[in-house]
Amino acid sequence: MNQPASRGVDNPIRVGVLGARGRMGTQVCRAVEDAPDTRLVAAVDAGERMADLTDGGAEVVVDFTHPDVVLDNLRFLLEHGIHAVVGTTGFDQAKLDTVRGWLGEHPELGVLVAPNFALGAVLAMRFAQQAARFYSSAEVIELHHNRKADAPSGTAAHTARVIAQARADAGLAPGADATTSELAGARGARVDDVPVHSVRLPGLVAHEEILFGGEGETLTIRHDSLDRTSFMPGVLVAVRSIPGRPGLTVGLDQMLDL
Ligand SMILES: NC(=O)C1=CN([C@@H]2O[C@H](COP(=O)(O)OP(=O)(O)OC[C@H]3O[C@@H](n4cnc5c(N)ncnc54)[C@H](OP(=O)(O)O)[C@@H]3O)[C@@H](O)[C@H]2O)C=CC1
Ligand SMILES: O=C(O)C1=N[C@H](C(=O)O)C[C@H](O)C1
Repeated sequence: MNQPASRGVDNPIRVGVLGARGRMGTQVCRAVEDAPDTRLVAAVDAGERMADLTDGGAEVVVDFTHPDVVLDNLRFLLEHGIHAVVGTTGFDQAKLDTVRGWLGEHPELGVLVAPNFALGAVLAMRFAQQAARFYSSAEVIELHHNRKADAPSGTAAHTARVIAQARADAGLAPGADATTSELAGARGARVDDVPVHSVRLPGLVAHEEILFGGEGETLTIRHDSLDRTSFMPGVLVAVRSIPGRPGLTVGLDQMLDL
């Protein structure tokens, strides 16, 4: 019986990158080129030939583009039999359901949508999920560079949803506060009833604080990405894992032994 060829230096995974000239895409191209078991076969940015991905024989494509274009990119990849690792933000439940629907027509393919590839950010979300059932009051503050297109960050939105779900599973109602008068936005945006506050400043990269409050105490979980290299080990884990994970995976935590 034919065994699938094992992947490694002699048989590297052929990887394409979408958003290849962007802040993340340039780092991903470098990481893929530097890893012994992956080979960069196409690097495509806005307005460039998507056909380079198929011409280069990409098996896995990594997408760090823009929330407005990522679904079109994904449809192209699935129609061309390519697995996808997606870091681009903007995925709500409706978009995830759309991807699930497309995958129904391509059951052999895998798509990972990960709000954050940094190990510490993944752990922070997991810790927040664990803490949520003990505290009815929680708020998220995310801080990013001022070139970021979206607010709140995908990570903060995902964190808020995870907290709300864990709280609901534990039968905890969201904590109330006494605010009756408010300048619009002063209490942040609500994601599933969790206030989320966004800071944008030059000099920052990607940072998140999750604050819980209880009787006479607070708990703060903080993660800082100080450099975009922090995302690369997670991206490579995903590139290596996704060909063996058909269907939709949400969150890098699903691929780690946490
Ligand atoms: N999951 C994670 O761990 C992380 C996720 N992100 C997310 O990744 C995304 C990109 O971030 P970042 O790299 O900082 O953004 P950048 O703006 O630096 O890069 C995006 C790149 O994608 C290009 N692009 C736009 N449309 C297309 C398209 N249709 N096909 C191919 N390329 C396209 C852009 O070109 P042009 O500028 O000409 O439009 C740009 O070069 C964001 O959603 C961000 O939130 C970022 C960091 C980590
Ligand atoms: O745009 C960024 O920079 C980042 N985007 C992701 C997000 O919105 O959560 C991940 C990380 O925070 C960096």
